[in-house]
Amino acid sequence: MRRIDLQPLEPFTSDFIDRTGAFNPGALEAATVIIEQVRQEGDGALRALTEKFDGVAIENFRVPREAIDAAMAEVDPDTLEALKHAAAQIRDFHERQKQQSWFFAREDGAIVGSKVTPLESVGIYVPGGRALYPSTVLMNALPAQVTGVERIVCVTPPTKDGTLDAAILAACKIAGVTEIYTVGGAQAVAALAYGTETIRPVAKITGPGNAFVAAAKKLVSGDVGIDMIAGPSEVCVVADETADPRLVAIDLMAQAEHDPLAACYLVTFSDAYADAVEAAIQVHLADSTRADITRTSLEDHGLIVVCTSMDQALEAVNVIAPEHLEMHVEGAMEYLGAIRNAGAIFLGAWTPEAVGDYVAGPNHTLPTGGTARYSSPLSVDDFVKKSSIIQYSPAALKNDARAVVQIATHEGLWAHARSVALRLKALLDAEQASVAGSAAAGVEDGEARGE
Ligand SMILES: NC(=O)c1ccc[n+]([C@@H]2O[C@H](COP(=O)([O-])OP(=O)(O)OC[C@H]3O[C@@H](n4cnc5c(N)ncnc54)[C@H](O)[C@@H]3O)[C@@H](O)[C@H]2O)c1
Ligand SMILES: N[C@H](CO)Cc1c[nH]c[nH+]1
Ligand SMILES: [Zn+2]
Repeated sequence: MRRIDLQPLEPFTSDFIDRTGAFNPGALEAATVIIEQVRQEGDGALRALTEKFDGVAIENFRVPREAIDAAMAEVDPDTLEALKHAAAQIRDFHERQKQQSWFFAREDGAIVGSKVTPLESVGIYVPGGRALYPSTVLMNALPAQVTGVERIVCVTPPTKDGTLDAAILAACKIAGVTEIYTVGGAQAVAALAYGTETIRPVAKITGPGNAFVAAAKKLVSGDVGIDMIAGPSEVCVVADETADPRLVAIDLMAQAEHDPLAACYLVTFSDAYADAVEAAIQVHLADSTRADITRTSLEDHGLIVVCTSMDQALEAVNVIAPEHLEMHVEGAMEYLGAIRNAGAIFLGAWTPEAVGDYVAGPNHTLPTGGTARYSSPLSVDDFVKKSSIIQYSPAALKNDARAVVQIATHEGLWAHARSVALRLKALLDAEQASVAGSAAAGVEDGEARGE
């Protein structure tokens, strides 16, 4: 791994970071061409691109209901049990995130509030190039289901024989996915955004993927909603002398093994400790079933930062803004306040990042490439939209009319001012008429009583 030894008080800047894995110029170019092809040729493009990139010919992208039901019987029972265990904890976590519509009545009778409405349709991208991701089905479909989204469409690349993994289909069934299509990559994102003969477009696309998928989501954003840029995985492990180098090494490798473009960072406090972690990586690599991907990721995109203080380490973390941050240090919780930028924060030696990938409950779809500076983990909020509600009473209009007219006039917006002024005049006229009416009635009453 590349290594930087910081001097005391030397600032860690973004110049130290290589973001080419996350924002890959080649992938952006390729995704642009693919999206255009799908827009022009629809299903024909999906077939051609699936053959080109996944090496299989698919006639019908839609997975029939019978195949989904059959998968429940076909999937290994222990895997099914584990998926159900994970689903229960993910569902529970996301249920707690749910927001209700709310209304507030002001003293002057105005009612203001926020109405929460589930999205009509979402497309969830489930990766499948270099690994299988039934966990990603759960992480994306369950919050959509909890929120009340009616149409939950899953797209995922085919396996080498042109089918889908039974565990993916089982996860779709558990999490209430309503349509499944065997198509992946930038072409699947384009199909969800613009539609084809087979796939109807959706309102929003969520879910992680490789550099091509992340680039495609970025390109279609605006024509369709997207959750975030959730590209090649990242982890930053802050480790002090109390951390076992073998555990730190395996936690770095757990993200490196996702993708040769994954980015892994070790932030530590001595060269000797960094050497121990690097040595442990070599030992683990001998056993790894994914040694090639892992090695490439660590060699090309790995970085070790040797710091002289915890303040400097935390500054580095905030500049890196990693997808996952592991605080493998004594008293990890104490530093939470100083951590500004990280998708998910794992505290202490007993919290390997992998528990967050599968079962802890919080979402594993997380911002990458430094976008944790402004993006949050996928949540139920991604599957709803909000409408503001405003209802004025006559008293509220009288209260606020002067301010509206004043600001609208300053902005040069005549009709804005007039729309309020006319109503105010109508109110005042009605009030005057009523005062005059009461006065006249008073006189009449008096006359009747002979006063
Ligand atoms: N940030 C997160 O929340 C998060 C979560 C899970 C996984 N991930 C990441 O998701 C990614 C999964 O990647 P994957 O590759 O295994 O699956 P994937 O489904 O994202 O990508 C596979 C698809 O990429 C397309 N593709 C491959 N080579 C191409 C090329 N040369 N040109 C154009 N398109 C091409 C193909 O269509 C293929 O179907 C990894 O980077 C992993 O780290 C991120
Ligand atoms: N670590 C991934 C997010 O970067 C999520 C995942 C799914 N399965 C295993 N890991
Ligand atoms: Zn992972």
